[in-house]
Amino acid sequence: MTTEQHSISVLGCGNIGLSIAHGLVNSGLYKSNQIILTKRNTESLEKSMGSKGFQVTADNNLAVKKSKVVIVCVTPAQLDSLLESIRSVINPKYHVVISVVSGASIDDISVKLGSSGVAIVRAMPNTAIQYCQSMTCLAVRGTHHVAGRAEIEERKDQALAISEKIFNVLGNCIVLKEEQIVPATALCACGIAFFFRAIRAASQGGIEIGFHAEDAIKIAAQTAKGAATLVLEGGYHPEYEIDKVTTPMGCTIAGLNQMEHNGFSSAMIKGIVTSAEKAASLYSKKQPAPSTTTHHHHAPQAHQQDSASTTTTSTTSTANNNTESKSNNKRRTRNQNKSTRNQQQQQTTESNNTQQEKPDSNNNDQSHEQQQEQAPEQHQPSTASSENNEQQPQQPQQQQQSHQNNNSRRGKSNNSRRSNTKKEQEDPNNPWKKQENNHQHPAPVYDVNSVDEALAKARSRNTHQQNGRGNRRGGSGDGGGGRRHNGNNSRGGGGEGGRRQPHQHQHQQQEAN
Ligand SMILES: NC(=O)C1=CN([C@@H]2O[C@H](COP(=O)(O)OP(=O)(O)OC[C@H]3O[C@@H](n4cnc5c(N)ncnc54)[C@H](O)[C@@H]3O)[C@@H](O)[C@H]2O)C=CC1
Ligand SMILES: O=C(O)[C@@H]1CCC=N1
Repeated sequence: MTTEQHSISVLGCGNIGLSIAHGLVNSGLYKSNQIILTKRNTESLEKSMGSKGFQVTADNNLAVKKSKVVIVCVTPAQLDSLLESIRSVINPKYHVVISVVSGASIDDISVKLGSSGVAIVRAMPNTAIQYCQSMTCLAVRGTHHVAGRAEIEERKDQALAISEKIFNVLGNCIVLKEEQIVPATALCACGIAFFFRAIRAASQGGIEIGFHAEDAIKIAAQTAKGAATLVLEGGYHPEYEIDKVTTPMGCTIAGLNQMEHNGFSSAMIKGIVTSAEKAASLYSKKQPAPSTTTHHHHAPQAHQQDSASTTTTSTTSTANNNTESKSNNKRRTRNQNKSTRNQQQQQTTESNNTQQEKPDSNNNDQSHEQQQEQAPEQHQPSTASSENNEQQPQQPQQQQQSHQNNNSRRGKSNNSRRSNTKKEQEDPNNPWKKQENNHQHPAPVYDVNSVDEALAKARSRNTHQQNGRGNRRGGSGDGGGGRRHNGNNSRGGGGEGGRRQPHQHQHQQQEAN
């Protein structure tokens, strides 16, 4: 099992599958003709991706037979039937199966594939993978893994090595124990949505204080990118960086404290914990195509309200889920006291959000599928996750529009966002389309034969980041938001002072792996 030239297949080309497919090409790691994409109804996929050289088929077996690496990107509810359909063509001695499916364990997948000898890697990326900016968490073994035959263990190691090569080129990746993949789902895969929401909220504030919407978004997004860069390249805890911004008696601390009074940190923590609880139960509960109007993708408020029952039932599902849910419960209890005082104000905010974000009556898996696969043309103007992504694969300017369309379809938009979307559709000169393309990746300069070259390039990017970490110093002061932590005990909510310590740097972990 090596990384010599091979084809790779993406089974289930919805949102994340397409993002991965684009990322594989944008990174230069694969050429489009080495990538096989599947979907049950391939009409739209053929038009959009087939025309760019991707191999498109509805035949998962054919895709698996032609590939070495198989990335499974269907929803938890769709997983069993997919695995059952490909089990006869999976060759344990050859294939590497990478699953991004939330909540489905390596054991679950092995059982459905009918073999414990298949090298299965769980990966949890986020949609920034399209521009090779994903944080991807990988796991090949759990804490209680009992080593099998040497041959199988070797296959697992090789599969992990191949996965690391791929996902390091598609952003940054770390290897975790399998139990941490569910929490990683919340922090990393869902997490990108939380930061989108933070950017949107910042831009809404910006509009209220006088910026045009497009300027507000640009300012908010670049500011968020700057904050992330300081944390990643500088290697300091965010609170240390906050101290540098908060001039005594100044306007930053006034704003930060106001946000904390309104439960900013508490809301983020509670959202992440709730997402982790939900992620733990997604496969074991396999919610097939709910017919209600509430759906976790589209109704954050309903999702939060669901969390209590999710917690209760998830603790009875599987051993892994048990552990994860219990630990989530502990964390939640720890945070509960601190968050109580913010709850009332937070509920008011949530209630306002709900009013803004009434779920679309079509927002459920079944109708999503029907929209995608049965009548895609009906949804062109305001869609869509998959179709629009397919149509605008490597053109971030247009893709930004597709995200807006996506938001619009999923009912995530607030009023100002909706009006932008409408404006975009109607106005060919809309400012969103004119935005500078900061994400353009160079044309592929190496193919899969040169995977190490691609990896070296990614590493050099990381090294550059690490080199920027000099000049560390501690700090102290009274920040308005969040308790300082030592890297192991991340808690938020309060406004306590204390000496800041540099957090454990992402790349240090990576080196250790
Ligand atoms: N959307 C995201 O950002 C992330 C999603 N995930 C996980 O990835 C999986 C997919 O999520 P999304 O892309 O959001 O869902 P999606 O619904 O957009 O995509 C699933 C796709 O699989 C296709 N499909 C279903 N059954 C199939 C079959 N038998 N053969 C071929 N194609 C089939 C569907 O037509 C659809 O296009 C989920 O398990 C989710 O938990 C993980 C990380 C991030
Ligand atoms: O929302 C979801 O269930 C999927 C998993 C992580 C991101 N999206």
